[in-house]
Amino acid sequence: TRSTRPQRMLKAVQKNGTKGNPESVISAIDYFCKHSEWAMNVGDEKGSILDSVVTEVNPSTVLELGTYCGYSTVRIARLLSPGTKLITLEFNPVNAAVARQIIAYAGLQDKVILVEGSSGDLIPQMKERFGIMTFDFIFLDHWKDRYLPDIKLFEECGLLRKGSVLLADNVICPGTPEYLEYVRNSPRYESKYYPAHLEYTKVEDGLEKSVFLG
Ligand SMILES: Cc1cc(-c2n[nH]c(CCNC(=O)c3cc(-c4ccc(F)cc4)cc(O)c3O)n2)ccn1
Ligand SMILES: [Mg+2]
Repeated sequence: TRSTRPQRMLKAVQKNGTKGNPESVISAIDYFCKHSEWAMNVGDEKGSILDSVVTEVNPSTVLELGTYCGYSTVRIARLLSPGTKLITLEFNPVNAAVARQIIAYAGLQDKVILVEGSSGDLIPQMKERFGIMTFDFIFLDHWKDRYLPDIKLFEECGLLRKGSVLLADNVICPGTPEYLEYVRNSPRYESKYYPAHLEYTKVEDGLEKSVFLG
């Protein structure tokens, strides 16, 4: 059967990237998306904002919702301190298989735990399966209608601590209005909006950073 877009992206990474070099993998994916086929990676503009927040937080425990092809996984993992691992959840097994190969090509496989499944099922398993107490940093980049139920799930499961940072992609496009309303009006979060654009386009989008106040 015809290849998928993520599989074609992987081929582009293997052709244009340098094995073991995360920066070259990031550049190869951005080039593919700008010159061959658009794909829903966080992209270079929002990716730079992601980089700055990860660097500022310097997290010891990290969760990413929505691996897709592993672009943001590579962006985050390349910035983590030695010995720190990130857990990333992907719903689609075909995409997860591509992401594993892209993450490995970047040489970051030892810093990443990729789990296939849905956030609603997996979030309540974090403590028992991965020995997590709380997350220092969470990147929300999965199904947009799951952002709100999942932040409530984080609270209910005791996975947030005073100072936990949640960074959400696509809060304008495709949009997460209920999530935005919640974090911006809840006294338990301090939120800040970072304006940008939908990856590889001129369409307005942005990231919302929310700090849990306990
Ligand atoms: C429930 C659950 C789900 C997951 C899960 N795994 N993988 C994902 C990917 C989700 N991402 C997106 O849908 C997405 C879409 C666009 C977009 C598309 C089309 C347009 F026209 C404009 C914008 C842009 C983006 O930046 C996105 O991130 N979710 C993992 C675990 N549990
Ligand atoms: Mg996104």
